[in-house]
Amino acid sequence: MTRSGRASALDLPRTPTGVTQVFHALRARTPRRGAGLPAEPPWRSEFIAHEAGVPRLSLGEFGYAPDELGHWRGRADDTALVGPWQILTKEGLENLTEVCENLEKAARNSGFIATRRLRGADLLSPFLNNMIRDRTFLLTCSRLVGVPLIPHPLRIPTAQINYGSGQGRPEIVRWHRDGMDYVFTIQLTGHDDYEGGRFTYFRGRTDEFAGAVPGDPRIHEAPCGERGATLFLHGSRIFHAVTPVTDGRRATLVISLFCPYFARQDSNTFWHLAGDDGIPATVPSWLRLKWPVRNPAVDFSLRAGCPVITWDDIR
Ligand SMILES: O=C(O)CCC(=O)C(=O)O
Ligand SMILES: [Fe+2]
Repeated sequence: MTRSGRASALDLPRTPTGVTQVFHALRARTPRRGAGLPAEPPWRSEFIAHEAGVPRLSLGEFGYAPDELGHWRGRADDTALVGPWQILTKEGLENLTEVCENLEKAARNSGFIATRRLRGADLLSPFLNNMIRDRTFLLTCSRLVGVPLIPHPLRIPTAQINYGSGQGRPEIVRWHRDGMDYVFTIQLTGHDDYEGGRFTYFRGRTDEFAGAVPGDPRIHEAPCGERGATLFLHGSRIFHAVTPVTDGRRATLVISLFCPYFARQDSNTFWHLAGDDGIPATVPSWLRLKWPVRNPAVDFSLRAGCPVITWDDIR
């Protein structure tokens, strides 16, 4: 209090020093801000292209029965695959490509799913952060899939960039299904830039994949050869892979969104995540996902740091 008795800014607590400061330092994790990353162009909502007539396959067409789908008050979570379509304008794609090229030096080698990738790319990049939290972007994705979608509250797997190049040992994306349910892959390069690197998926249930044979008619290539081609997959229910890049460079941005209304059906497991990110980083993410909510749309938008998207918004 000042002598006049009024509260003053000086009454605010001070940053701790001495032993308490050391204690804080021990608890803090290394910030994932890549030092020396070049400045970025700004994100703009006008970079989102208007979509029309985008092809769609349902989970029924992959062999899933209606009672296996998520339901919310008469609405079914039944979209398996959407696209490919161009989610960004030409200018938007040019800016996104520049941003993702600059982030390549922050990528790490990983033997888990993709050979070389950057996880948590939106935690490094203001452009990506603003893009995936843009209301127009989220509404576009939500309407195409038919459920309200926001960035995943787990945060670290939300925006990931995969880099593949054909020098030496070919870099690959193994056959896998994602821990995530709603996954959008944007091609930052095209078939003109590399050999191989074909996005391939199994048009069947995940429990049928073990029975797939070479030349199986259920193995399909998604026509994602154009730069900017965007593909939605219900990633946890569809096996997919990328054939080895044998020449040139390939890069993709993989965005994992989340439906607040189907949070209980979220397919991630603690140990799948901890395998990628370690236990200390996984615990807070896990709490953001599992801590009970009263209003799913509002509470999860706070946890994911994004605008609220409801069923009414996607009518
Ligand atoms: O790079 C791609 O095209 C797809 C990668 C993928 O499926 C993944 O990262 O989960
Ligand atoms: Fe995947």
